Amino acid sequence: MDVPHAGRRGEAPWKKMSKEELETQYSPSRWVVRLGAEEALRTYSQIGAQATSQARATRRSLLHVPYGDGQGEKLDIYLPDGVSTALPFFVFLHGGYWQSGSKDTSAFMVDPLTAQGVAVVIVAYDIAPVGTLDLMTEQVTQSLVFLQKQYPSNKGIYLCGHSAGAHLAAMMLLANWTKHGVSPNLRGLFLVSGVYDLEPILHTSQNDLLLLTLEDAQRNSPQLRLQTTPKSPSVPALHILVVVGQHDSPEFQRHSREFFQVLCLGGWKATFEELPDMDHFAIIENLSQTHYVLTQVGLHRPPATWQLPFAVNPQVLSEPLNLEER
Ligand SMILES: N[C@@H](CC(=O)c1ccccc1NC=O)C(=O)O
Repeated sequence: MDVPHAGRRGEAPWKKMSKEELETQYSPSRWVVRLGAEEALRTYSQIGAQATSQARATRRSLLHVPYGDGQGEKLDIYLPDGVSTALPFFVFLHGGYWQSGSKDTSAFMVDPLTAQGVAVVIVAYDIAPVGTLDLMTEQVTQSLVFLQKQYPSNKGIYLCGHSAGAHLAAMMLLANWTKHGVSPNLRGLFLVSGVYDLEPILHTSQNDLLLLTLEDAQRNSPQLRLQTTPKSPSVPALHILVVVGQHDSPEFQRHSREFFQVLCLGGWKATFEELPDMDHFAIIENLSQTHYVLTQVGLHRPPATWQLPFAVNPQVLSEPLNLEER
């Protein structure tokens, strides 16, 4: 694929890494400082499972709602008190390198967000080896179309993805909504510790199950696609928040920083923040807490007054863009 250059050229740092170093960089649990790697993963699953059973026991919910014909095409809706459906919808895509994770252990944010009058939707998609990345992207597209059709008076759809889920969320910037006959009322994208260029993944054990070819990786890389098909942002009201943890690996931090830069160059309204003290898992676990910067983003306010608590960090914008030469 011939790629025009955006910003400064340079070889991507991962290309100089040994196989071992690359494996470490792309193993988020190894960068957790508060716990050992295995315990960090175990704690993450436990907190997710606990938050989900609490949400199902205490909130009005619609579980396993089909958004398509496929077996895995289901979503869970958790509603705040009251009868109105003219609500903001916070839609969550779980992570797990497109091969693990489930909607049934990912309802971290239901309690604090429904208390603020926000509906929460947790979307399932067919993880590998059942699903390919192309299928997962199509499924997420379909889930948003379904929600828009089901709740046409919604006060905004705020799509949040974690890690591999942030990748799928970012792919929505390239979706062809006209093909689906409806454009979801997308107002916010929360991209948390995501992967936006899939080529390095080809050289890690994560690809053992995904079996991505270079072509698959390029077609499914939102960073590359947004660089190569520059078009003006199709959703003017959309604000994109790119966040990464202080204790995410340097490679994960690079993905977020560079993707943010590509978004800015493409004219999208975007904000970047590195969250202090957060690692790849705490950054989502804390969504179960009321007093956490990402939980306090204020979706319950009317969209006209909806504000991100963050300011654009000018330092990130002035850092040289080190997009690789292909
Ligand atoms: N095997 C991975 C697990 C992992 O990356 C992960 C686990 C749960 C939720 C998100 C994850 N990362 C990316 O999707 C690790 O070493 O941390």
